[in-house]
Amino acid sequence: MCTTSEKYNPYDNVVSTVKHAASLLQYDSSDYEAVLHPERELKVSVPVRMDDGSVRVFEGYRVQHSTSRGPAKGGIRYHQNVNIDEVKALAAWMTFKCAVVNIPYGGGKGGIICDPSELSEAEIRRLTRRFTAMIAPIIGPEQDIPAPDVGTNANVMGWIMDTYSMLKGHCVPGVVTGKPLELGGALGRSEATGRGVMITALNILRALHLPISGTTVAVQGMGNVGSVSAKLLHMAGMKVVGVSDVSGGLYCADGLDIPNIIQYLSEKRGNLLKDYKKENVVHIANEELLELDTVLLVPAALENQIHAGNADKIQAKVIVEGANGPTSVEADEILKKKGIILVPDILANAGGVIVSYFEWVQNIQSVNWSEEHVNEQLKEIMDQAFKSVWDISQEKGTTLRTGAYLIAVKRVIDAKNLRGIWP
Ligand SMILES: NC(=O)C1=CN([C@@H]2O[C@H](COP(=O)(O)OP(=O)(O)OC[C@H]3O[C@@H](n4cnc5c(N)ncnc54)[C@H](O)[C@@H]3O)[C@@H](O)[C@H]2O)C=CC1
Ligand SMILES: O=C(O)CCC(=O)C(=O)O
Repeated sequence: MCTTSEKYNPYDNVVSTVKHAASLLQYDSSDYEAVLHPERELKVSVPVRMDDGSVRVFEGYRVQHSTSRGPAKGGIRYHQNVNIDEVKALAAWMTFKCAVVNIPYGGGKGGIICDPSELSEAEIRRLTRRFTAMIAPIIGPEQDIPAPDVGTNANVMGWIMDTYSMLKGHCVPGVVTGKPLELGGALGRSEATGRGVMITALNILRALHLPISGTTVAVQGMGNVGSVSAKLLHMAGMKVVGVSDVSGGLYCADGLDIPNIIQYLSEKRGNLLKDYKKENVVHIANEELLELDTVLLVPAALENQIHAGNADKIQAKVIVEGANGPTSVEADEILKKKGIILVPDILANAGGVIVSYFEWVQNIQSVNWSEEHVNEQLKEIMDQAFKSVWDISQEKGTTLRTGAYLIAVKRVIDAKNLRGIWP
């Protein structure tokens, strides 16, 4: 992760953004103080029998930031840099994401400190099952519903569903979303976050009267969110000139062959862009990718990638945040001064949780939606949320991030206060 200072704390980012919106909304601090603190934080030590017979203990977390508007909802991350402040921030971003797109959830997030690329599939399966058993007392279809995030996928969600169901003694598909289709996963969920990024990119380009066809794009991160974003932006007629993953970036001025790159990455677990070879494709460093002279930049990797140390070098005219928290508060200010338009994470990457909501609705009602229906409903919610954020930002003269938080913070604070503090 790029950091400019030892002190970067993503949860401080959330607190300062929420306080700013709450003060613009003229709430008193007593109205919003509770929203600045996660409702519940669970830390677990997860013992796992490794393939060589040894036992390793992994640290894991599940944080429920808010359940004022509904059950907690949010992904589970497997990454070596997971820490409690990151999970708290990710959980809080979920609260405001669900609020800005107006789906009936609060926010939660989980994580395990581990490097999944160093674990075998069997070790990941044992880690997941034990972790699930340890967080089982606080999750459930009506309490807290996990989903995929960095380093986890549909298979991991399937193991969570199975472990939880075994503990309950019956099948509970609604405990987790992003499952394999065979286990009650929703058609369209695996592409939903990237599809939402594409819908948002088209919306912002149209709002700014910028063309779509041939528009240059750079995408940071080629995992679930980045690769689907790159694919759908490419299919929409844009020219994706740069992509990157943890190993480095690729650049081609005439546009990269995105389907070929995705095919290469999916051929074998562990394939990385640094080993990709094709005529006219140059290898670049991750920092260079972010600084490419493109119309659109989609950071879709991790937090704090655009920070006070590099924000001034960003040349893109528009940023659509596919990742959670890729831009620091300091960087936001610098980008604003440079006139760069940024569509914030809580709006731009909400496609995933929206289709997770559809998955949960299908699971608890035992019905199946077609992919076409899922995609239509997703577009309707994304378009409506974009319009609300665009309109309020225009009306109040704020950035789109502040506009999104004006809507989301009001919904969360009002729900919390309507429920009241008991006793
Ligand atoms: N999976 C989902 O449905 C959702 C994910 N997100 C967010 O999107 C971001 C990406 O998540 P996923 O795609 O699911 O994760 P993933 O694990 O599928 O992919 C992560 C990608 O980022 C790359 N990466 C890591 N460090 C990098 C660096 N320093 N520079 C360039 N690339 C780097 C990895 O190589 C990989 O290609 C995260 O911030 C996540 O919280 C947000 C909404 C939903
Ligand atoms: O699908 C979900 O429930 C949450 C996905 C997620 O973790 C996110 O939006 O950051």
